[in-house]
Formats: sequence, C-alpha cells, structure tokens
Amino acid sequence: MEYQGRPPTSSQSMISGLDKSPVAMLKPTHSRTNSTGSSRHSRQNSRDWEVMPDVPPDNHKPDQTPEMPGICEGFLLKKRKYPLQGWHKRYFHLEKGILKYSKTPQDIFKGKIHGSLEVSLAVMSINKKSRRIDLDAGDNIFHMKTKNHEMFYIWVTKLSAHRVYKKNEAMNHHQGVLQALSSGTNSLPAVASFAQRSMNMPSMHFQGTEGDADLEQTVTASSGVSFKVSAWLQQTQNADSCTQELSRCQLDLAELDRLIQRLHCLDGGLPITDKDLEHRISMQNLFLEKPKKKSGKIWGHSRTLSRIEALGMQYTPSHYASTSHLGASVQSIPDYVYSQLSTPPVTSPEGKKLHKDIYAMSMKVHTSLKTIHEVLSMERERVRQAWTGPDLRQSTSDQLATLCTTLSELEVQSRLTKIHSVSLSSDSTEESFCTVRQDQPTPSLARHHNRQVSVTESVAEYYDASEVLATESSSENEASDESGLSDITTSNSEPEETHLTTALKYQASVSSAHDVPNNVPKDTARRRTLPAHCADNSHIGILSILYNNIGKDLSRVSMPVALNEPLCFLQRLSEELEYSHLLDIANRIDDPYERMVYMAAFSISGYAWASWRNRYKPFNPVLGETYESIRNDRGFRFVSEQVSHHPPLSACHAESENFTFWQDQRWKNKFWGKSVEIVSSGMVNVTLPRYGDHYEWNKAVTCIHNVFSQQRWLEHYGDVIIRNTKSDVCTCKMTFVKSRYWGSDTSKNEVQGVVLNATGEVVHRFGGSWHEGIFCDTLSTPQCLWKPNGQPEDHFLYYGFSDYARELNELTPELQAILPPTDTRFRPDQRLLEEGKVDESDRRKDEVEEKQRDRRKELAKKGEEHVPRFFYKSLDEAGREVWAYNGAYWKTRENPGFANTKNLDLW
Ligand SMILES: CC(C)CCC[C@@H](C)[C@H]1CC[C@H]2[C@@H]3CC=C4C[C@@H](O)CC[C@]4(C)[C@H]3CC[C@]12C
Repeated sequence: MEYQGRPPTSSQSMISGLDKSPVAMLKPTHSRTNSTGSSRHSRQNSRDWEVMPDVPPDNHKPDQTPEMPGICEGFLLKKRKYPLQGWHKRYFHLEKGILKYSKTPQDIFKGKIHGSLEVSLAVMSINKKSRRIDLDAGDNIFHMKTKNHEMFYIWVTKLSAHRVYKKNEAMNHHQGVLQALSSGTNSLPAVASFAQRSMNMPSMHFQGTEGDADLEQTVTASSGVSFKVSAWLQQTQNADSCTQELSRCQLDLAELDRLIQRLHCLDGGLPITDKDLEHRISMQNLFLEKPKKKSGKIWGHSRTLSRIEALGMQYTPSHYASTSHLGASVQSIPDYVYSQLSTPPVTSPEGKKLHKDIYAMSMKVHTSLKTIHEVLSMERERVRQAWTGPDLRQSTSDQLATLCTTLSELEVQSRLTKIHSVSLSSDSTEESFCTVRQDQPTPSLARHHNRQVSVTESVAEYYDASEVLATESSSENEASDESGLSDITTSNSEPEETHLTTALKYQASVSSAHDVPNNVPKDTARRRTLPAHCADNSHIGILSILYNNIGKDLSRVSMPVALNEPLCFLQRLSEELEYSHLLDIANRIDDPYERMVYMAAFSISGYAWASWRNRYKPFNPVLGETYESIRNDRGFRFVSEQVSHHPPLSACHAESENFTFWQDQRWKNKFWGKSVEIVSSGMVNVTLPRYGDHYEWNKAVTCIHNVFSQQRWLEHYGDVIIRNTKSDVCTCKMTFVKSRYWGSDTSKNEVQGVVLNATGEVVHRFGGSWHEGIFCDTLSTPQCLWKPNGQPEDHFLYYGFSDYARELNELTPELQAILPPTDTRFRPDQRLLEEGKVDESDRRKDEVEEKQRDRRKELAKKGEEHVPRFFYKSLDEAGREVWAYNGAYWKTRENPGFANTKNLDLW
C-alpha cells in the first residue's frame, strides 16, 4: 500500500512525483462563479467550487499505456447517503481507477464494499476551501471531504492521475478495436487477436461497477469474437479431413513427380526440373486462354503470340503441334498435364505402364483437390451466410454500438464537464451544490427576481421555460456545510447486515402476499387506452439541447414536445391519490399506531409510478392553469392550480368523507453532471376527520440517474417523517434506501420504517419497496399493506402510463360543458400530443408559451401581479409558506358555473 491515510511526510514526495500532469489539473479550468451573482454569500461559496477539466488523453503512442498510478487509500468524510444528515468517516481505496469505500480498511480487505465508482467516468468537482471533492458517475454520486488541505491535495492529485490513466487506457483500447474492425476482410481475426491482447492486459480487469459497463462490454464483445472464431473452427468437422486430404495430395504429387522423372529418363531425356514444368504449364495456360476458339490457328492469335514472345521462349513446331488439339481435349488438369508431358508417343511396355501410373496418380490428385475444393467452397458459403445472416451482423453492429457508446461516453463526459461548469458559473446561488433543508421557511421569492439563467435551473423547468428563470436561493450556506464537520461521526449510520436480512424478509413477504384487496371498483367506465402511441424520443439529444444553449437566454429555448408525456404536473399531483383507499382505511382504524402505519403506506404508494415513467417529462402548466378530478369510484374530488411559474409551483387540494389531502409542489434541482436530484420542499398534508388528525410529511429526494442517456432511471431516497400535528402519540420515520448497499441489488427501491410512540419506542415496523409493496409484520395479523396495481401490458407504448394515469386527461362530453376553460384537458398542445400529432403540438406549444409571456408583460405594464384563483398564500403552524385552498372552485362550478364567470384566456 502506498499511502495509509495518515498525513505522511512522504505525501510531499508523492505529490512531487505526480506533479507534472496532475498539478496542472489541479488548476481547474472552470469555476462555479458568477460574476453577476446577486447573493453575497453564494457568490463566495459558488466561487469556491471548481469543475475539474475533462483531461484529454495523453499524446502517447497507442499500445504504450503509461504507468498505472499507485494505490491511494485512507479515511475521508463522506456525505451520508440520506440527505440532510451530515458527514461520516469512511475508508476509501483508489486502485486502477476504481474508488471504493467501506467503514474500515479491514472491510475493504474483506471485500465488504459499501460503494464503488469508476473515477474516469465521473464528473469531478472540487472545493478547495471546504476541501470537498464530488464525483458524479451518473448512477452513483460521492460527496467527500478531506480532513486537511494536505490530504485534499493528495486525493485530488491521485484521483486526477487515475482519471487520466483510465481515459488513456480506454482510448487505446478503442483505437485498437477500431483499427482491427476497419482492417477489412481480416477484421474478425484481427479483432479477436486484439481482444486476446486486451484480455491479457492486467489493467483491463474492471471491477463490476456500473460505470465500467461499456468498457467491459467492449472487451467481452471483442473477446466474444475470438471465442466465436475458435468455436467456428471446432464446429468445422471438415477442416480436419481437408488437412488430411492436402497432405495426402502432397504425397501423391511427390509420387507423380517421381513417375514423370522416370518416364523422362526412359525416353533418354534429362530430368525435368520444376522450372521446366512451370514453363510448360504456363505456356499451356496461355493457350488455354481461348482454348476452343479456332483450334487450328491458335498461334495466329496475336495476343497469345505476343505474350509468348514476351516470355522469350522458343518453341519447336512439335510443341505447337502437340498443343494444337488442346482446345478440344482439355477436360481436367490431370488430363491436360498428362497430355503435355507425353510429348513423344511412348511405345515400350514400361513406358506405357508409367503412363498409366501417372494418369492414375493424376486422377488421385485431382480427386483430392476436388474434395478440398468442395470443402472450401462449403466453408466459404457458411462464412458468407454467417456474415450476411442476422447473428453475426447483429453482434458486429452490437460491437460497433458499444464502441460508439464508449467513445461518445468520453465525448459526453467532456461536454458534461463543460455544461456542469457553465451551469454552475451562471448560477448565482450555490443551491445546486448544497443541501436544502426542508424544515426551513422558504425565503421570499421577490429577492431573486433578477437572477441569471442557469442550465441547472433549466433542467428544473425542463425547458418549458418561456421566460427568464428564477429559482429560490438555497437557505443553506457554506457555514452550515462546514458545520457538518462538527457532525462528523464514525458511528454507523448505514444499515448493518441485519438491515439486509430485514430487507430480504420484507421483500419475500411482499412477493408471497396476495393482491391486497381494496374496495375500489375495477371498471371505471373510463378509457383504457390513449388515442395514439407515444413518440419515440430516443433520438433527441437532450445533452446537445442543453449544450447548444449554454449561455443563451433560455426564454428562446424550447424543448421538443416529443420529450413530453400528455399529462402535466397538475395531473401528476392527482396521481398521488391513486391509492387513496389507504386513507379510507386509516380513517376507520381506532388504534393511532396502526393508523400511522396506513398513513405511511399511503405516502409510499405515491412513488410507485417511477419505475415506468422515466422517458418523458410532464408539461409545465402555465400560470393559472387548473385541473380537476372527480373520482366517484374512490370517493374524492381533487382540484389543482398552477400558482407560480417562476419558480414552478403547483397547489392541490382533495376532499372526501374520509380525508382531506393537500400539498404544494415546489422543488429544486441539483445537477451533478450526469444526474439530477429533485429536492421537494413542500409538505404533504392529510387530515382524517374521524380522529381530527392532521398528518404532514416531507418528500423523499427523487434522483434522475443518467439523465441524458437512454439508461435513465429514477430513484427515491432519503428520510421521510410523518408527524401528526394534532397529537404527539406517535410519529413515523421511514427511510427510502439508496440502492447499491453492499453492492447488491436486493435493496432496490427499498423502504423501511418504524412507528414510534411518544417516548420513542418502536411500536410497529414495516418495509418493502416502493415499486412492489409494503409489508408490516408487527400488526396483530402481519400483512401486506399495499401493492401497486399491475401495469397494463402495453404500457411501454403509452408513456408507461398505468390505467389510472390513462384516465386523467380524458375529456368526456359532460366534462366539456362543465370544466373551466383553464382546465388542462383543454390545453391544445397537450391534447395534440396525446393524439400523436407531435409537430402540430410543438407549434401550438410555442404559441401557448408566447401567450403566457404576453400576459405577463401585460400585467407588468399595469403594475399588477397574477393572483391565483383558488388558492391563497398563507403560513402553516410551523411558519412555512403554504398555498391553501380557498374553497371557491367547487362553489363556482356549482353556482354560477364556470361558463358564467370570467375566466383567464390561457391558450
Ligand atoms: C429529459 C427528460 C425527457 C427525461 C424525463 C425526466 C422525468 C423523468 C422527470 C422530469 C421532471 C421530473 C419530476 C419533477 C418534480 C417532481 C416532484 C417531486 O416531488 C417528485 C418527483 C417529480 C415528480 C419528478 C419526477 C421525474 C420527472 C418527471
């Protein structure tokens, strides 16, 4: 081990040893500074963040991989996987470009790894002042902090060295494979041999981290070719017989040669040399050019003659005479050779026998050659079929695709680094790099109206943006970040092995449980499908949209509607009530702890959509847009309104005889280079009339991993606490566990929670996953509390929509007459998209956004502000800003009816 984590005196020499390249890299080219930033503290803080440049591979000759940088290991502080929880001490180990961590060096040694990441595939940002290093590898983000500046310097240097090394290695590898592939007909063996070489390269031994996948695939793809070739040869049973036939042929030819020599001697001539034979045969070949034509005048053929002349040969008339009949007689090579060699007619019995033997031998050679020719022709046909057939074509195109992916991965990474840096540099707040506290009051929105646009934020709005964006500044500053230090702990905040056992137990219970009965009627008499399939949007380069618009006024950038799903955020909010029957159950349970268990199940059920919905984004409602949903089958009615456009804020309210539900959805983005974390700050509220309970809870963080690629996936993580503001009897604490604990997949989408009594003792435990269901084993009858409804089979064709989601935008004739014109169902671009008219929808979307801008300007001219129609701003019991329902929607709907009121003209 090169470095044991103590700040050693040797660290100096270690640094100087690496000084040449990495120190240059320690001077990042980008900073997160915005010179026009408005917030004082954020200006200081964002300036401290720097994105490490995407180091270009060294200019070295291919195949000359520079020396592998040494191992680096030691304790670092790592931000807890659950947000908002400070830092803990973890042992990090960097080797061959892979950064792993565990609790102790022993754990690393034993292979008990908590997480690992391929550093060359991550976007790396550093903050010298707070000694922080962030690595975002798309699927995985590490936030680290060093104890002192010396360690910071060492780690940054080492990480950079490993990044450069790995990039070079990847470049070399791909150049090699590309060369092999481009070397035409011999490509397969070339690729195979290259693969063989790569397989032997120790450095190509990748650990099984996600980031390696592409490289690993390429290696296996090319080694797969070599495997295929040998398998092919093995399959070719005729190959052996072919070789045998050839050696037999060789023996026969030797015998033939002997016989010919003897015949020649018999005739009193000198032994025929190979050269003689060659001459004779080539001469015959010349005559064979037009063997049948004008057989009697063959030498009259000018071209033939000139070639013979050119050969400088002299022929006797007997030569000509003997060849003159060839045209008609040549049938096979042996016949032909025989005829050529038997110049003077032989009469002696020995000579005749020799003739016969030569003939027989020639026939044998001919047969052998014919067999070999057949085998080779068959083989050629096999190769041709395999090449044109789907199998090899597929694997070749797969290989090329893998290569392209990996190469573009490198390209993408450099772009990301740029985007990242620009997004940060134009960000006047440090919000994208600090944790937002959910319990802090929201600062006044007015303070930040003058801010510049950032790409980070633009992701927030997903380019439905039509005006200069403004987002609230984070209330957390570097000081509180630093204060995380006092929070340093070596205690284990991560689940122990028991956690895994529990997780597996719940998982098994959920999967063995039957479908959980609910009283919701299955047949809703609503539509089961959408009018058109979703458009394939995989070709739309989200990255290039972002990239090409860096620094531009984003008001002019609109995302193509093909990236949208035909639902908006207002409708999405109502989707959280798909499993409202859990609230109906809760309102009937006398036991407050058990009631809480159901509240928890309900809060988890609102995340179930995420496994299916990662390809499209909802429409951003325009200011004043509304949506209603009356669900007689579920016994509630729901209304929502877009109450603010910058920042986007949707308020909603639902009521039933069993509950009232409300929330305002506000969130912030943190863009880490490859992934976006969505941190919601609004609270969800539910009251249960029977017991007078008022529950409120925060939302988990949603992370869009690999946001720019087709391997995009969503994850929810963090702690969620449900409190009953009307009673201290119990609280519920849940954890949405970040995946990849212990490197296993068993904890995917895992949730675990407890219900605690007033003294903090555990009364109930439950667990499972947000995509498969939740089980509680502490109830008098242990049972599955909730399971998500099955997805319709064709969901992939319809945006991943569940049956419930498909119903949300349906516009029935009855509704058409009653709904206010501001209802989303009337939004023309969304409707066009639903009907599959993507181009028209795109045009209409521009118009809708334009109209929104005009309305805003109009208001500004009059010095007025938009006032939401059905919600009003107020403060909750904890002093947080909330949007409360004013009761006007249903009243107006009934009397006088929206048709008889003044409504906003939105589109
Ligand atoms: C680039 C595009 C096409 C990729 C698709 C992005 C999708 C998956 C993103 C875009 C906007 C995102 C939503 C933004 C806001 C919230 C509110 C939060 O409380 C829960 C997650 C939720 C609901 C996000 C889920 C994921 C989401 C829908």
